[in-house]
Amino acid sequence: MQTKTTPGAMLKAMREKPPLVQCITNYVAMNIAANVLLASGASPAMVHAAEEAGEFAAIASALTINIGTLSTQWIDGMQAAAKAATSTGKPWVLDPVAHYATAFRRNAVAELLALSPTIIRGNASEIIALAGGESRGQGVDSRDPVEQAEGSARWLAERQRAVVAVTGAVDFVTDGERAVRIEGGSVLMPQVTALGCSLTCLVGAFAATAPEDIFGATVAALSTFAIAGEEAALGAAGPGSFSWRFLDALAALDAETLDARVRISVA
Ligand SMILES: Nc1ncnc2c1ncn2[C@@H]1O[C@H](COP(=O)(O)OP(=O)(O)OP(=O)(O)O)[C@@H](O)[C@H]1O
Ligand SMILES: Cc1ncsc1CCO
Ligand SMILES: [Mg+2]
Repeated sequence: MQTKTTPGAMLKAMREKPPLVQCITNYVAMNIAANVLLASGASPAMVHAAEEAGEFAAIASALTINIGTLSTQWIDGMQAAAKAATSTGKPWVLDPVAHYATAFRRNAVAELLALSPTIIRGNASEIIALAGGESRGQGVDSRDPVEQAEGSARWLAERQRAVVAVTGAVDFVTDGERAVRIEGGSVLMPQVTALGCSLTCLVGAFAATAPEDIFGATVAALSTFAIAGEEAALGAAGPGSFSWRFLDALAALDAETLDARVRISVA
């Protein structure tokens, strides 16, 4: 059996056997997230209707749930899918977009957390608020540094028995015991909408590839974004050209380059 111990090895393994990833994401993110998965080497399917979301989760290799553009019907689909993923042993990822903004979102996220996500991925403001802290987030945008969210992430990971990923200038990943920081990316990334949502879907793709190493899979997905983001920023004139260069950089990124350039440190 091939060992999938580095981000590059996991990227290679994903491309050799592209996983089917069910993405329940928001209207803003659907197109870019699907393109991010295709460019990286996974198969996305945006399936959210309550009538089919659970049935689909049973055939997908991983599920991702993002509450960005929420409605009651979507919540029904999310819960059905999360239950089906758990009962069929598939990893699932929660992206609690702006959950602190309204009671509707807070309640939806509390119910989803009770269904035991395998991984939680959010920006610093979202993770601070999930741990009960005072976050300065404005709508979907983070206003807090990642360093400020590290304690919250560790607490949340222990309480939920999940891997928690906090993204921003330097990303942070923990399972409650281990923790790492990942450098890279670009200041242009938060200027392009839904790249965080797309990353959540890619975390699902890596988790499908390495379900035996959820921590490593999460680190690999974030590392892929970090290096492709750096590469895309080199020739970008602004967020517009960064956006298409980023898809090209994801598609062009190979395992060796990823492993040679990634900067991961123990936290
Ligand atoms: N200042 C920055 N410098 C480098 N990379 C960044 C910076 N801010 C964000 N990133 C990168 O952008 C990607 C998306 O993370 P971000 O924290 O912006 O998600 P988000 O706030 O959930 O985004 P969205 O809600 O728009 O989808 C990650 O790969 C992260 O590392
Ligand atoms: C802008 C926006 N609004 C709801 S979801 C979303 C995508 C980034 O989170
Ligand atoms: Mg987000």
